[in-house]
Order: sequence, then structure tokens, then C-alpha cells
Amino acid sequence: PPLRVSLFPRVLLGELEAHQDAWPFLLPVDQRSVPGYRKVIRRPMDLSTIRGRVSSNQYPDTEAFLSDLALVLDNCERFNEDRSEIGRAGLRLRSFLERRWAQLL
Ligand SMILES: Cc1ncccc1N[C@H]1CCCS(=O)(=O)C1
Repeated sequence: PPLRVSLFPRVLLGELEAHQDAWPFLLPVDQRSVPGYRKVIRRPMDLSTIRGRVSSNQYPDTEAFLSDLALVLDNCERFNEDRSEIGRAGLRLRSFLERRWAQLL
């Protein structure tokens, strides 16, 4: 039987946090140690921030949760070359997310 919709975020977030390609996204990018990040990326987001919002029920619906996840990966694609370590991790994590979400729906 399909998971109740409200469990999707917790289930999916746990799998993303455990994913081998999640390391660049586990914590907020330290904007002091990444030159230009603050200027280029106007809305920083990371998995620990999303975890905090899920835990305190700050997402009114699943779409709000998904848009924060997309923000993590969109920021990554914007700032990092596709062929860089971090860029490649972001692309792999995005394809995992898209495959997994399709299964959960
Ligand atoms: C997602 C991202 N985009 C741009 C620059 C850096 C990062 N992530 C960093 C997060 C802390 C560890 S790290 O410094 O190796 C990588």
C-alpha cells in the first residue's frame, strides 16, 4: 500500500541524507569560506535546514518541501561546474531524488 502522503518527506529526506553523494549538501555552505557564494546564490538551502523544517512541521504541504529540495540542487548547478566533484554529486543526487519520488508517488 502506498505510504500516507505525509510520510513522503521524512522517508525521502532520510534516504537523501544517507546517500553517498549528499556530502556537499548536509550542512549550509560556509559563505565565508566559499568566495562569491553569498553574491551568486541568493537563497542558500541545505539538507540540515530542510530536516529542521520537517521536524518542526514548517512545511504546509509536500510541494513546499519539494521546492526546498529543488533549491539545494538548483543552487548547486548554478554555482558548480557539471564536471566538478560537487557538480557531479548534485546531478547524481538529483537523479536519485527523481527516481525515488516517482516510486513513492
Ligand atoms: C553545495 C556547495 N556548493 C558550492 C560550494 C560548496 C558546496 N558545498 C560544501 C559544503 C561543505 C563541505 S565542502 O566545503 O566540501 C562543500
